[in-house]
Amino acid sequence: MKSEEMKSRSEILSSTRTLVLKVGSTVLASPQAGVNMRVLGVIARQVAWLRARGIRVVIVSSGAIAAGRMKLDFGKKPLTLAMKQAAASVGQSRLMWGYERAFSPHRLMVSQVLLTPRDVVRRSRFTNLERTLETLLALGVVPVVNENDSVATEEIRFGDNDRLSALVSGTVKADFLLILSDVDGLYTSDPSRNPNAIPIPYVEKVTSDIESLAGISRSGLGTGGMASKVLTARWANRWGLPVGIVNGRKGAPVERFFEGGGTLFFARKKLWAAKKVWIGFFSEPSGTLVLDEGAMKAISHGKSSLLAGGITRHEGVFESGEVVRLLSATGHEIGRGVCRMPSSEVALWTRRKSSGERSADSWPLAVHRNTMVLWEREEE
Ligand SMILES: Nc1ncnc2c1ncn2[C@@H]1O[C@H](COP(=O)(O)OP(=O)(O)O)[C@@H](O)[C@H]1O
Ligand SMILES: N[C@@H](CCC(=O)OP(=O)(O)O)C(=O)O
Repeated sequence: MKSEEMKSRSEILSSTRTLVLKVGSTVLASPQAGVNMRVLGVIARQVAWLRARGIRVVIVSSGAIAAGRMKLDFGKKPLTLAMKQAAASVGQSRLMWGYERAFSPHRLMVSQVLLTPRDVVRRSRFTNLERTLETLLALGVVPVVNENDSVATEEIRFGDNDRLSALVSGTVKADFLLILSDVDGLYTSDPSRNPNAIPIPYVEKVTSDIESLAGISRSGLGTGGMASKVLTARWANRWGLPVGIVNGRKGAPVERFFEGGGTLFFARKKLWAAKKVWIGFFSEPSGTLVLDEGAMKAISHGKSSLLAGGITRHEGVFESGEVVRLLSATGHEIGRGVCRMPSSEVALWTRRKSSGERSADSWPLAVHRNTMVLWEREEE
């Protein structure tokens, strides 16, 4: 590895205040006990190592379904949704039992946080989650987050914990996300199928070429495979969060990563504020605003907010304070933002605009600069 690539790892370690550690099912699964206590013991030691450096840690842990499947003797057969939910319910308590036992010798208190997508798409629920996690961290607790699989359905779920770990990182303003898997980072192709696959220690930018290296293949227990980890890294890098992947079953994985193991997906830009991350990546837009040329120029070149006079039309029904997509005249999404007025009022102003009537007063504010995310601009 080049020396500047190594330097970025030590800089990340010395500047990180909050780290999210994502632990995959493949890392924790044990055919006999449901949860591998040796591995959990190593994870507890690694968290204690980080905490001794003043780094706050949030864990996003998979493994509930795999542990429940083993405890209930379900074997490897495909499960119905209800059986998966039942397995998750049994496995989640097994998982937390394991975390309690492994962390208590280090005098570290753990807590359980189970989430569904409904807990994050609305701003009020997202800030509620932000407050809970912040309070737990301030109390010195190590929160252990998982998807609430026993109520999650195929339609309403995060899908995989790689995506969830990025969301949690955005919520707690983490400076680094480290993903523990059963493989030592990204390879030129799936190492479980190709013995000649070469490890890639450093990714400066996730391009489509990088994405194509990670096939859809995954281990028998994991959900998203390497593809969902690379996608997570691409997202997270866009808001300034660097991401690492390292094998969680070998040695002391966190220390090994900072000594040069696994893959680092570097992020050059400054970390966004949690609110911007939520607007850009986790909110569910309730409508769209189509902008004219002048408005596009004003918001993308300067520090201007969007005024109602720059909107040619809107779609959807929304209240004031909801997130909307900002589209160019050709329908290209240029960004997202919180609209300060309901759709009924937007309609009023766009009618005035199209009738050529110029407002005697200045046009009112539609989307404030501070609650707006612009893609091209942010990608620079
Ligand atoms: N290019 C690649 N580099 C590394 N691993 C890959 C690649 N393509 C596919 N994989 C697979 O991704 C798996 C890890 O993802 P997954 O099974 O979802 O684990 P986890 O439980 O850690 O989320 C590896 O075991 C490996 O077989
Ligand atoms: N929430 C699920 C895991 C989902 C998941 O993404 O698994 P993995 O790919 O192993 O991180 C569980 O606890 O079983």
